[in-house]
Amino acid sequence: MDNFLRFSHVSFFRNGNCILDDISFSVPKAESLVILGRNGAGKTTLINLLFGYLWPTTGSVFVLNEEYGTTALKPIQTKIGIVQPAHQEQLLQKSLTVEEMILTGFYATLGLYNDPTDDDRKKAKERLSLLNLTHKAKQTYSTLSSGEKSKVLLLRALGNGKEILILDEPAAALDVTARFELNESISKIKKENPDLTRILITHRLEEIPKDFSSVLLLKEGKILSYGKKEDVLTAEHLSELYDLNLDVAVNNGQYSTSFK
Ligand SMILES: Nc1ncnc2c1ncn2[C@@H]1O[C@H](COP(=O)(O)OP(=O)(O)OP(=O)(O)O)[C@@H](O)[C@H]1O
Repeated sequence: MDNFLRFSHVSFFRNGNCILDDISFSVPKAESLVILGRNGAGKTTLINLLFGYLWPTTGSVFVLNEEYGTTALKPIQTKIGIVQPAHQEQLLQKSLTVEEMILTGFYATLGLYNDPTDDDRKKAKERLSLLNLTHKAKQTYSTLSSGEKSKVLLLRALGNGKEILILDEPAAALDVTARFELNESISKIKKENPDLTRILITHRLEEIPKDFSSVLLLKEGKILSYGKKEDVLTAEHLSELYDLNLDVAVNNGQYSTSFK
């Protein structure tokens, strides 16, 4: 059994309500997975379990070949990066420069409390060059456009040697151009880090980058479907997921939905 990232019969209850119900799935190393589900389906809860922020009521969670509950959490958590613009926008220290924001990813902190080494500063600059943001290094993060911010959050999430990257609605506030650019950036980062395992949570089918190959549909705390993108993203499955009569189109590897 592949324990790189595995949920085994995980259920999670809160206040007597079943929020996740007997969830079992396994994501191999270097896979790129999309999680789709309506508001309240349990996506955030699932991610919190993956991070070890929440504990399953029953079942087991394996991350990086370790089972939560039998090993120290911190060494695993430091290998997982997350982009969560809606949440991070409130938490991060916005007076930091772009370069400093990247450095907070190296130290896994919200603000910059360490005195960065010259080596770390050099690495942060290299990171920025990956997405052509070198010229923004000294600009204050809060003055960036939303599209630029999302790219900086992406680079920040990569930290220093992350193995799993979680993208939680990374493009929610972006216009079409910025969304396209962010998708390109997400793919570029994967090309530079082929072993990186990516998990994308999105509400828009149109936002799924072409190089994501598997999809998990979550409905009311249960897995509705999980497997290869082309097998899961069917009109039948998506109509059931959203309780609507939907059509699915695929154009050059890009998926979209419309009402029947
Ligand atoms: N601490 C809690 N106490 C009670 N109910 C909770 C708690 N946390 C989450 N829930 C409930 O669990 C369900 C799943 O919530 P969750 O945030 O995981 O959904 P989601 O799929 O991420 O939704 P969204 O797409 O809106 O972010 C919701 O009905 C929510 O109200």
